[in-house]
Amino acid sequence: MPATTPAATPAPHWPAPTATAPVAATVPLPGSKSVTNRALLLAALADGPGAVRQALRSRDADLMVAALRALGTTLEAVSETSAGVDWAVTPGPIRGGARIDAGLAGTVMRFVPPMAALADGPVSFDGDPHARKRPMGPILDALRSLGARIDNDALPFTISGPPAGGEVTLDASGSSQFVSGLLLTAARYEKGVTIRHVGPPVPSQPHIEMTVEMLRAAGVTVDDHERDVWRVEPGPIAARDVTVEPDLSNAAPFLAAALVTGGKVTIPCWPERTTQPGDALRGLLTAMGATVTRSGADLVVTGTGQVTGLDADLHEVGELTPTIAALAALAGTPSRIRGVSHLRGHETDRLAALATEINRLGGDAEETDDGLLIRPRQLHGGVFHSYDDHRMATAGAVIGLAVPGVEVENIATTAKTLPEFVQMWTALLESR
Ligand SMILES: O=C(O)C1=C[C@@H](OP(=O)(O)O)[C@@H](O)[C@H](O)C1
Ligand SMILES: C=C(OP(=O)(O)O)C(=O)O
Repeated sequence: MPATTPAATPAPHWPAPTATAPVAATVPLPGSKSVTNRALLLAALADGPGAVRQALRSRDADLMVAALRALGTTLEAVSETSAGVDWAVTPGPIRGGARIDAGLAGTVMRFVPPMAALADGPVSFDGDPHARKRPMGPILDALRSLGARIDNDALPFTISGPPAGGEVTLDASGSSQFVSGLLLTAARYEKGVTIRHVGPPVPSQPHIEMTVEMLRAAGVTVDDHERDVWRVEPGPIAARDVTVEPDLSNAAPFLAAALVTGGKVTIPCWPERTTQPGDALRGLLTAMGATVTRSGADLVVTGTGQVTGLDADLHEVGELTPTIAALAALAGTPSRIRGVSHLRGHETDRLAALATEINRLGGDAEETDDGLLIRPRQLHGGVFHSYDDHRMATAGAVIGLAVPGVEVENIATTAKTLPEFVQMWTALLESR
């Protein structure tokens, strides 16, 4: 008789806590997903052993670690604290035969294939059911024209090489990660790589700048003087000892709590200068009614409890959209969010998801071609679906601060970039 598997019991929805008083908290944040996954990949491609310190420990980072190990890199966790993991990384010959799980991580599905194409045999990739729907065509076509062989245009696929490199034209309007993914490995291709973007503007430029800066810091020659063209010279990627900055995008829901509750939230170690798009929160939250100051290395955000709507182009900082939309749903004046049509290819179609979930709670959100219109309307409790999207889940938590009875479905999905979210949020609500 075949064994029967009991039906999995879905986890109960998470009752989002409503704030009964202004929050007053200092919230140290774990490392940036974007910096962690770039630093690990560059360390795996480097010319000797290196270190990545205060790296994020989360589902996306774990998937990157597993992918690099499968390709022959040795990663040893030297220490692990609440500030993150210190990894000792020893590159090895890039091994074929691996099967790589990208989960729902854009940084794994777009950054690892260019490295895997250098393996001594074919490498297969797959991911979560929704990952198969995330756009991959432009980067896979680019890898083909650089000399790789790939048997599909989206996940799942198998890639083999090695690509010689050279010049490639692609449309990266769907995701900056197509450019970053190619740039990160390009120096290891015999001819290097020249990428030319043709099409509507590339989103998330700060993330491309993050890639270019990290490559230059590793001694790679990158010419980006011409708009939409990047040239990476072939050569070694220097082994380094890198410390990861706190994840400023993950600061968003915590800082939003200061606005919504009329409280004060302090984030320690906010970098003076950074390529992280989360730095734009300083201006965005100010526009929505916050007072934002620096105190030494801290960023301090205070709110009045009144949220003002805003008209903002979030093209460069799309990953902040769910939090900004949640704030807009609680604002006293209308908001218009523009420039983010590419969010339809994120963890879920974020524009549809945000409009649906805000309206489900009685709100007034309308999807436009490239964003959202959100008008003030009294919200009520109900289930806020997260669509396996960590930032949808935290957007539900932000709305729950002001609206009693909000229940977030699958809060555990926050583990994609912030596994401690529930504990941190609970501590925030207990702070006074
Ligand atoms: O390179 C990166 O680390 C990222 C780039 C951006 O992707 P898109 O350009 O696809 O928006 C961003 O939204 C994502 O969260 C992280
Ligand atoms: C778009 C995001 O993630 P990914 O790296 O999977 O694209 C995000 O974290 O908001």
